[in-house]
Parts: sequence; structure tokens; C-alpha cells
Amino acid sequence: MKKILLAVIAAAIVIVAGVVWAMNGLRTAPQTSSSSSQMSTSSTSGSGSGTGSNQKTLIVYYSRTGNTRAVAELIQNQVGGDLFQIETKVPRPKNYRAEVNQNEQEQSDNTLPVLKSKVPNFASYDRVFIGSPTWNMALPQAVVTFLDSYNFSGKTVIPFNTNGGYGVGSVFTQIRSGAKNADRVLQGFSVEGGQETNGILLAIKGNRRVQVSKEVDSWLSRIGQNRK
Ligand SMILES: Cc1cc2nc3c(=O)[nH]c(=O)nc-3n(C[C@H](O)[C@H](O)[C@H](O)COP(=O)(O)O)c2cc1C
Repeated sequence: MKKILLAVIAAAIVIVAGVVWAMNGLRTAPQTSSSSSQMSTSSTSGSGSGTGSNQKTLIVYYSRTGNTRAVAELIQNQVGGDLFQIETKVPRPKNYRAEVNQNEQEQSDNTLPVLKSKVPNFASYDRVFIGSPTWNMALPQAVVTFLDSYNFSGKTVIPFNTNGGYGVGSVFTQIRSGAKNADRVLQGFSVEGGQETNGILLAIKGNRRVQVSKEVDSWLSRIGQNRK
């Protein structure tokens, strides 16, 4: 009963944040307590009991304006591994408003955009980081296509996220349910990135990149994944 109540409250928070995001058009970012937040709660699990050493590592990310890519690079600096960018076969709209509209349509129809390329030898990886921005409080559909395209059997999956200040939304829960047969899905990392609607594209640069790098390092230690 308690679990159901918590699930209802979590769903309500995501819906309210989505409505606020849609209404405000990201004019103001309400995440004021800290510039970043390490996500945990209901959408994540796993204590990170693994050593994180001697594992073949893949860091997958989807990124329009470079913030999620920046976090992917910071993870790679710490743990090594191969970077892979998810890209759609048909290029996405360059115009922000056009992308917002197309994304909303794809999410409501559950359209799965075809991807440009596949990860070579995906089966050989032990540990897969998956990074995505929050789009309309959820996963961009290209990341849904990615999750749908692979079998995560035997792998440790580790989500990460950047957003415009309204939080992770359902990104981690979607990765958790989409990574079929994963051995375990560890606690994710979420941090505020850009606000394209306000003309802020790449925000994780300069001093802020240094700060986020420290947050990434402490998150990796916390989940026991800070080694190559
Ligand atoms: C189509 C679209 C929808 C977005 N929806 C949200 C949202 O619902 N909540 C939010 O906090 N930020 C939202 N954002 C902002 C992005 O999550 C944020 O800028 C993120 O850091 C972008 O990552 P990237 O630079 O890797 O593309 C949206 C951005 C785009 C382009």
C-alpha cells in the first residue's frame, strides 16, 4: 500500500513538472537548491557493489547541445571505455521549437526513429553507461530506439542525465525498464545542463565543467564504479 502511494506521488511529481515545463517554456529554472542533483529515489537501485575494475566499458549518450556529451566525456576521463553517440538516420530539426514539437509528437505516437549506426560488438561490453537529456520530462524517442535495439543480458547499466532545471522526469525509469535483461541498473546521476529556450546551449563548460567533474567523480565512487 505504502509502495503504491509512493509510486502515485512520484508519478504526480513528474506530471506536475511536465506541465510546469510546458507552460513556462523553461523561462525560469526552479532547481535552485543546487546546480545539480544526484538522482536516486524510486527510479534507481543497486548499491554498486561491483568493483568497477577490469570491465569493458561503453558510454552511450544522446546530445543535441553538448551537455550530455560533456558528462559522457567526464565519465570517460574517470573510467575509460568507448564513447558512442546515438544519432538518428534522418537529421533532427535545427530549430528548437520544431524539435520540441516533433519530439512531443513522437513521444505521444511512440514513434521509434531509425538510428544512424549500431554499436560494434555490443555483446562484448560488461558495463554500459547510458546518458540522455530530459525531453518533455521523458526520454527522447531516439534513446528508446537504442534501448529497444540491444540485449543487455549480463551487463551493468548506469544511467546519467542532463536537464533544463526541471529534473530527470521519467528518464531513469524508462532506462531501467528498457534495458532488457540487464544484470543490474545502478543509481543514476542527474545534473542541470542547458536551457535552449533561453539561449543557453552548452552550459557544462569552463568552471562549471570542473564542478560537474567533481560531482561525477564522487557519484562514481559512491556507486563503486570509479575504476577502469
Ligand atoms: C525538445 C526538448 C525538450 C526538452 N524538455 C525538457 C524538459 O521537459 N525538462 C527539462 O528540464 N529540460 C528540458 N529540455 C532541456 C534539456 O534537457 C537540457 O537543455 C539538456 O541539458 C540538453 O542536453 P544536451 O545539451 O546534451 O542536448 C528540453 C530540451 C529540448 C531540446
